[in-house]
Amino acid sequence: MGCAFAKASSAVQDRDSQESSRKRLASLSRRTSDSRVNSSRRHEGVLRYHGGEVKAMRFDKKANASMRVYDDQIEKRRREKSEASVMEHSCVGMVPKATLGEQVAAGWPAWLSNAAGEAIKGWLPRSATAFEKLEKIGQGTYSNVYKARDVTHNKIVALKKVRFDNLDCESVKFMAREIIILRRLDHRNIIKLEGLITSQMSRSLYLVFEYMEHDLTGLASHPGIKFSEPQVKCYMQQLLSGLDHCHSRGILHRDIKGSNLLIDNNGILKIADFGLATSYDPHHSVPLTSRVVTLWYRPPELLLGASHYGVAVDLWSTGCILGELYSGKPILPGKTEVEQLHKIFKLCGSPSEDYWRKLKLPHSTYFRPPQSYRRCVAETMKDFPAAAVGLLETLLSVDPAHRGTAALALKSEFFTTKPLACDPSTLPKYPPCKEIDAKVRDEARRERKVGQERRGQNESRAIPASNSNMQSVMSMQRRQNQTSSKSQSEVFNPRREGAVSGLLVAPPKQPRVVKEIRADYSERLRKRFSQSGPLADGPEWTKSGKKLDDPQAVSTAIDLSKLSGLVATRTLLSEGHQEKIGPSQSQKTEQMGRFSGSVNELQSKRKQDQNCYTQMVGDFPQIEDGKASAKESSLHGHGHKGNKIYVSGPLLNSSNNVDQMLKDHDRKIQEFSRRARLDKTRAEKVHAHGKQVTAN
Ligand SMILES: Nc1ncnc2c1ncn2[C@@H]1O[C@H](COP(=O)(O)OP(=O)(O)OP(=O)(O)O)[C@@H](O)[C@H]1O
Repeated sequence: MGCAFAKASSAVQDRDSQESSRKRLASLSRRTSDSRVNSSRRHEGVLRYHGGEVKAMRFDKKANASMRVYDDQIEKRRREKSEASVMEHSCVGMVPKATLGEQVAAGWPAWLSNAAGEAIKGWLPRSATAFEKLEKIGQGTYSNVYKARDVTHNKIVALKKVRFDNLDCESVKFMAREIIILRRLDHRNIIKLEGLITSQMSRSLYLVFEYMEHDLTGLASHPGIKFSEPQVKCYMQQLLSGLDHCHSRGILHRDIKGSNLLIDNNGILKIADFGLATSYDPHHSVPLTSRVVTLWYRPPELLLGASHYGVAVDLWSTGCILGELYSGKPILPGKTEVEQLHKIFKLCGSPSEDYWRKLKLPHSTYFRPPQSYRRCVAETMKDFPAAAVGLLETLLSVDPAHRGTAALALKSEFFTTKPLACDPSTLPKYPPCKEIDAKVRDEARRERKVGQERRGQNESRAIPASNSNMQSVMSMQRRQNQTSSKSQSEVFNPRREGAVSGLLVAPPKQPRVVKEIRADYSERLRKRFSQSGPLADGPEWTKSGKKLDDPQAVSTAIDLSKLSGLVATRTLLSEGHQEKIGPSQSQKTEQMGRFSGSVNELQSKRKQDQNCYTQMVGDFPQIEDGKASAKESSLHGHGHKGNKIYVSGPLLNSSNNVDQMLKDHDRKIQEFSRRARLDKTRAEKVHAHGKQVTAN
């Protein structure tokens, strides 16, 4: 009743507000001419950028405080006065309660206003004509990033282009969340969103960012660059300061990695890419998806399926970056979720009984290592400075509760003992070397290798010819040729002179089980999330609504797990307002529809698993005395980017009992399939009996 009343009254309010917005818009043109006459009676508001040109925004005090009048005349005067003040004032929240009508009148496309009104509230779109595109500088999963000149303000910016081919509402909402989060943040170590470019006819949206010359991956992977200790501390300090700001504003980044840490020519580091970020309330925990954070930087609790987590996930990733900056390569480069966990446990020790009891993680039954590992962080990183090891010990705590906070990390000995962090302005100025360069370079090197093998010819011919960054790529190539034989450094040793950093190689994109049918935004998002290994980390719920740790559910779950990336993405897409982890009816229905749990499918899956287990166990590095085997070294190259399909499976402790485990696994699958069949027959009988009773 109350609800019905609320709905009715909100409908009336909507109608009222639409009506009033219509009236306001109708009077807009009248007032624009009136304003010239009565300008003395009106209070001039702040300047804002609009449609690629600076326009004045005025508030008609007399009529309505929220009334906006765009006046070209005033715009010209203002533009002459100061462009700086334009930028200063062109921030969010200046126009309260902008309605859809107002937003459309202000130049926003209706589809965007409809789906993401909150994200654009108080902002005016900028016109593409006010920018001069210079070159492509980056490529994300769902975006292309360009360097461009903002003609109006005569400055270089980065434009992140997001395209919505079918204007899928969920996708737009997802992107809106990134914008809303970016607008909530204001810190010198967080990338600043300066505006949005679109037009009423446009199906795409550009996010305008301040331009950053480098990213940590690009710099660290440059063969000629070696970070000093004060420099590492300087970057870490900035990263932690930015994170502290995010966390204090209730934002979790959930994708901290080198390529998302941008660095400008003044040595300022800024956290970028808030595409996976979410808001959270530490005092009122809601379930969040565990399928976030790039694999190598993903904390154990997320690999184990945690849905209640907090700042500790970002702190784990920060620990991985710190270790990487000292060792010169990723410290935990897993290829699948299973292998990732295995690597974590081998380095950080397997969790205590208390951990399993306390965290009650969904996948613990499957991922609990049969053998326990001793923690050996200090031992493995014995060549790092003691204060760095101290901080690493905290940040890489298996128990998230022991990782502390960004604020605490900033007060740690690492930052108070000499050598202290240097001032960013004293850092060297580097030539451009962005992540895209690194990607092109890796690609070129791979092609070169293949070319050499096939033709025994000069490698330079294998370099793609049409890249805008070709010059820097070529110069890097030349340098790398000189050091190529040394480029595979040992893990966990501090970076050696001339060694190539481990930040060089992007974390593995895992097999795409879900076919890419459409190339639209949501599909690309799906790819982004299906990066995680498909098999072991399947959906937490099966078609019967049973949890994965219910043995009876496993037969279905094994198969359902093929979809894990998709399900996670759906979950994430529905996060637009709030994340949901539980078995939503639609998910369950979809799973039921797609998976009949046929034994044939299970068996072929099992065969695939067997191959993969063998592959995986063969690939597991034996880290002894802080060194990895030659096999692991190869993981740091491009082996993982080959065409092999890796699927995850239960954690294995060593290769000699693999056969036995596979047999057990085989037997279990058969057993579960048999039980599932029996259950089904029983259910059918009960159902038939029920029908008979009803008929009687
Ligand atoms: N403000 C900027 N200045 C310079 N380069 C940038 C800027 N923002 C992004 N880039 C470059 O573009 C790349 C992709 O951007 P971003 O990470 O935001 O996109 P994404 O689609 O979210 O990527 P991903 O799939 O890797 O998460 C970055 O790695 C970076 O090299």
